[in-house]
Amino acid sequence: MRLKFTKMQGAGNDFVVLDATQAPLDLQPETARRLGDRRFGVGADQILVVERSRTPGIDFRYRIFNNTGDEVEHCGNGARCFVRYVHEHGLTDRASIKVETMNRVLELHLQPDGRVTVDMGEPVFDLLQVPFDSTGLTPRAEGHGQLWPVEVQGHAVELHMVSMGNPHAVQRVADVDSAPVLTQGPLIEHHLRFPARVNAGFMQVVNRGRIRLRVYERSAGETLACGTGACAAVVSGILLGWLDGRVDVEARGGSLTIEWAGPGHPVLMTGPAQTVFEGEIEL
Ligand SMILES: N[C@H](CCC[C@H](N)C(=O)O)C(=O)O
Repeated sequence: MRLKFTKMQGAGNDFVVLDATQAPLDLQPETARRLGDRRFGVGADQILVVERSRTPGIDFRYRIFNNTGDEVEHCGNGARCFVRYVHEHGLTDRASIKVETMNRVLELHLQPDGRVTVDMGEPVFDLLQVPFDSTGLTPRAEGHGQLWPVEVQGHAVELHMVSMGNPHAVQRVADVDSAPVLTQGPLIEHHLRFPARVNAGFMQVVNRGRIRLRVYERSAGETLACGTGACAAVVSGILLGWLDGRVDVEARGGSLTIEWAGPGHPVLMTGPAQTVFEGEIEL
């Protein structure tokens, strides 16, 4: 079977985008893995499927698969690429569109300068899927947030738990370049506290308006940028009293701007989205 695809990237987080607006596409995990494979396929962190929405008032449906084949709830960098995709492929002429994911509705806005702003919805804080009381560990309050001590590699790592639709565990580090992202990241991702696993964020606070961030993503491993991870890190930093309401996030693959006015408000993300090439693959 020959499959047309578009290769895209947002701050270095890369995607294979498939158009399922003309005919349904039942993407199987094995096909998602093949498309995401950097040697035997196209290569991408995630695979995005574009569908028309059947919900009145919603323009599109947006399905997200990690390159390991698991379908997930949200992808921030992918959302920016999504709106560029539907414009470049003539699927809409509206600068602002509504898109539904597995568990959220997003509003995406293509700016005149080509950058994309996404209303990512509100953060959710009920992420603790396993009660901590089983080990007697209790959270430490800081600002308006709670830091949860999780034992990793024999010592307690303080995590702030945030869901942007997908789960994030964020910790503050002194220097992201020397942070144990590749060793500690998978241990946090698979920690028994997180039966659905989790994206592990490592945040260095440069000042109240700027952070550096690395994310060891659930399934995909460390990516060059993570949009929902940037949102989760900024929300955590604001709640814990370390950041102001508008933060530039420096990821290894590029920079995002995240704004949040506090509980009850959505998180707004602005950043780049580019098409790299169009292609066809024989599956
Ligand atoms: N690995 C994530 C999905 C992709 C998120 C990331 N690429 C983004 O830009 O938000 C998860 O399993 O929840």
